Amino acid sequence: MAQLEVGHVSVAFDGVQVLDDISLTVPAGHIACLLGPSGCGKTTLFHVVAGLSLPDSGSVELDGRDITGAPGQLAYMLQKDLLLPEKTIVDNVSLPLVLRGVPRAQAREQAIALFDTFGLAGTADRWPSELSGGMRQRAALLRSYLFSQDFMLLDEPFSALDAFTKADMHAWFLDVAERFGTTALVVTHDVDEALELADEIFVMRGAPQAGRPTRIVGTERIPCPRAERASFALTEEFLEHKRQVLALLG
Ligand SMILES: Nc1ncnc2c1ncn2[C@@H]1O[C@H](COP(=O)(O)OP(=O)(O)OP(=O)(O)O)[C@@H](O)[C@H]1O
Repeated sequence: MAQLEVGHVSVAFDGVQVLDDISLTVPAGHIACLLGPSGCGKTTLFHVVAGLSLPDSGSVELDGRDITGAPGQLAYMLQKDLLLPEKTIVDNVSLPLVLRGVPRAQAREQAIALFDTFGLAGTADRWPSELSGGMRQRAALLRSYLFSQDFMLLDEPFSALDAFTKADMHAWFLDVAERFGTTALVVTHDVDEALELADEIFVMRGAPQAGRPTRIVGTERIPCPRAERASFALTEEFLEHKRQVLALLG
């Protein structure tokens, strides 16, 4: 488990202020969602948190350790699953361990031990093209998980999936995160998805190209226990949170 702290992050591109003084904390073991409209700067913040780019000011800390601009400190998964088509599922998934110097056979064994939990039983020797979108997403999530069990940063991980698969994946992801005590920050522009997954939702608002830099305008805390999330969307409480979030989004 690891706590993430983003402190006073600002980013401008070519004189356009995109992010203005963004601060947020994801407590250890929580799932947080970063919610905002298209073009507001979610990917820009994702890159800063992942250490792939440096902010103009501000910092990123993992468990109190400054990781600003330092890639490879936490697991991240991009919107597209990006499995390598010429590698089998087990070789794709065990890649982070191999890159870290674990012998290939041992890396495969470690990965395969988690295949059942990640809903991938029987797929080890299949090719990515032979799997459904949901399965590929699970494989990509397992690969991220093997990179770092403590903290996962996910950019719209379920956006390419149909509604049924998405609902299944939400339930499954909550279960896996609970079992492993994973802390996660999930980027999404889908309000319902944020409400179904998050312990807290950070709502971003802004239109940088129109001269309005993006800020975090509010945090919505969702106290619904994970075990009750599957039916949460049918409750009055869900609608009340949704109203609050939509009001924040404007
Ligand atoms: N490298 C760059 N150079 C110049 N401008 C950039 C760069 N990267 C992003 N921007 C601008 O920053 C703003 C935020 O972009 P970003 O991709 O972070 O938004 P987003 O919220 O992730 O959007 P979407 O949900 O559509 O992916 C946009 O106005 C974009 O044009």
